[in-house]
Order: sequence, then structure tokens, then C-alpha cells
Amino acid sequence: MIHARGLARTFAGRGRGKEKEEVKAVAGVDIDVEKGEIVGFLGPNGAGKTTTLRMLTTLLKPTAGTATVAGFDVATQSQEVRRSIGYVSQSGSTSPEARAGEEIMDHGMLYGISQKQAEARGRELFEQLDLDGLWTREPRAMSGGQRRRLDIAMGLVHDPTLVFLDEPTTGLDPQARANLWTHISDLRVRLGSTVFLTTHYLDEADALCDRILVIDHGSIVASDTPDALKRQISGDLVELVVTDAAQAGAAAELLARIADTGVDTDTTSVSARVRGAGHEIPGLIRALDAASIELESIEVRRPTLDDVFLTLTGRSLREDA
Ligand SMILES: Nc1ncnc2c1ncn2[C@@H]1O[C@H](COP(=O)(O)OP(=O)(O)OP(=O)(O)O)[C@@H](O)[C@H]1O
Repeated sequence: MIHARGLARTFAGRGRGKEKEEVKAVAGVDIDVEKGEIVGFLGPNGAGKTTTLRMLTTLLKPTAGTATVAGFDVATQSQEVRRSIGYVSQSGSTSPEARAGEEIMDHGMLYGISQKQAEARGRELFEQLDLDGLWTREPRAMSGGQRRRLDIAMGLVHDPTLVFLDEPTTGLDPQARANLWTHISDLRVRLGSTVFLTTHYLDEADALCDRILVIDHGSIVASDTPDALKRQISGDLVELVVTDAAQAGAAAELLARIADTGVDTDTTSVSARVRGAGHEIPGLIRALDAASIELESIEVRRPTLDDVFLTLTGRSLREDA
């Protein structure tokens, strides 16, 4: 559905001095997305997510590389690409004064479907996306979650085989986000859609996506299932907090015996990654006890996607987001 090779975009710097330098927003990415996949495109602010999405949706010309989307070339067949895809931008596309139903019908007709078809399809999408009873409501009088679902309905009214969603849940409360995840997953079940979405949220990518592409500084640094990415991290994070900072060194020595990585010590806190921590912890506690090291707490944490990101890029995605 999406096949990009060496896709790149450079922007001319507009400022003075260092700001005049070119910005390599996307530095030559290869992307393959197959039919029916839900793929998450993840990365911190400024990593190149929106620029890539805008190139794939033909809104921005690449400075190098090639891409086919839904079987059409983004450079030479932009009309065909646009007719085959739905694109829901970060800001949404509804006008606050229009009525929701009119908006969706106008949008369908813009894509060349008849008024009758647009109304039938629009009403069907309202039902599927829990927007029943809101056909004549103005988008400005809707909740954030309802407005975002209306944006998605607009992106789907012409039955695209491939949908691009740019940060679909940013700004929504946790319940509205989880609700939207269900609707996005349903798109594939009901319509067989392929979904390519950008997100800052690791939990979103984890819950929703079959596969995750991580982009950092314009390059793709990982592409795999959420589970496989998490498996790349060796071991659970074990963190001990000792009562007396003077005993941290001795605790670090004992932790080092079972650790798969170096041990980090910060005043009273001592941590390291330990493979199979569940088996190793009882012995560690006995050893600490025998050495009369008093613990304030012990915590074991399974690897998260944030750990994957930290390992790949040396930065925490959560901090950046
Ligand atoms: N029109 C432009 N002119 C100059 N630089 C740009 C332009 N658009 C984007 N950039 C730069 O390209 C880089 C990538 O931006 P992009 O919007 O693709 O990142 P992003 O991953 O989508 O970020 P965010 O999560 O904040 O939306 C950034 O350094 C940005 O400042």
C-alpha cells in the first residue's frame, strides 16, 4: 500500500547565520506498509513525521527519493493518490460554523461521489463512529472527542483504501483516546482499511498498531511489532532504594552480580537491567539481608516502548513529547 525508497525533504533555512542552514527534515526513508496493516509512525517533536506524511499524501514534493501510495506514484500521479486515500490532518478539517452532516456531504462530493451516496455513506459513518444524533450539530458545539471522530468520518466518506491520521488523539482526555482507538481498530475489521498514523504516545502505538516505525532526526531507527521492539531490550529494570546512602555502594555490588548491564547509582537509588528478574530477586533480597543492607523499596519494571526509544536514540520520547 505504501512503498517509499530514499524519500527525503530538505527545507531552505529562512533566518540568518546558523538559522540560514538547510533543514534536513526527512533524510531518505524507506517505508513499506502492506494492505490491512495499522502502522504507527512514532518520534519526538520535529523528527520528521508530518513532513513524511505530507509527502506521502502529495501535499509536499520530495526533494529526493520515490514513493508509491495505493499503487500510484506520488510525484506523477498525485490525483490518483489523493482519490485513493483519506487524510486527517493534525488540525482537522471541519469549519466550526457548518453543520456536521453538511460538512461530510460536501467533503464526499468534493471527492466525486453523488449527493445521495455522500449522505448515505455519511449517515453510516456517523452510526459507526458513535456520532448518532449529531448530524445537524455545529462542530464547535461538539466535544473534542466527537470533533475528532467527525474529522475521521470526513477522511473516510469516499471509502479510501488507505487512511493517514496525523496525531489522531492529541489533546483528548484518556477516555476519549481509548474510545477512538477502538474506532480506529474497527476500521480494519469493518472496512479492511490500511491505517498509517503518527503519534507521540507510546501507549497509543502499543495498544493500536501492528507495527511501529520510529523516526528520529529524519531517519527511521526502528521498524517492528511493539512486542519485538520491547524484546530487544535485555531484561527488566530493577531499582533498589536503600535507607542509608552509605550502603548504596555495597548494594550496587550485589546487584552487579545478577545484572546484564552496568549498575547506575544515584545517592540512595541503585538500578540495572536484569534478565529474568522474577527468578533473581529472591536471592538478591537474601544477599542484601545477609549484608545487613536495609531497603526502602525495590521495584521491577518490564521494558516499555519508552525504554526501546531511549536505547535506540539515547533520549526519552516521553520527555520530548
Ligand atoms: N516549511 C518548513 N520550513 C522549514 N523547516 C520546516 C518546515 N516544515 C518543517 N520543518 C522542519 O523540519 C523538521 C521536521 O518537522 P516535522 O513537522 O515533519 O516534524 P514532526 O515529527 O511532525 O514534529 P511534531 O511532532 O512536532 O509535529 C523540523 O525541524 C521542522 O522545524
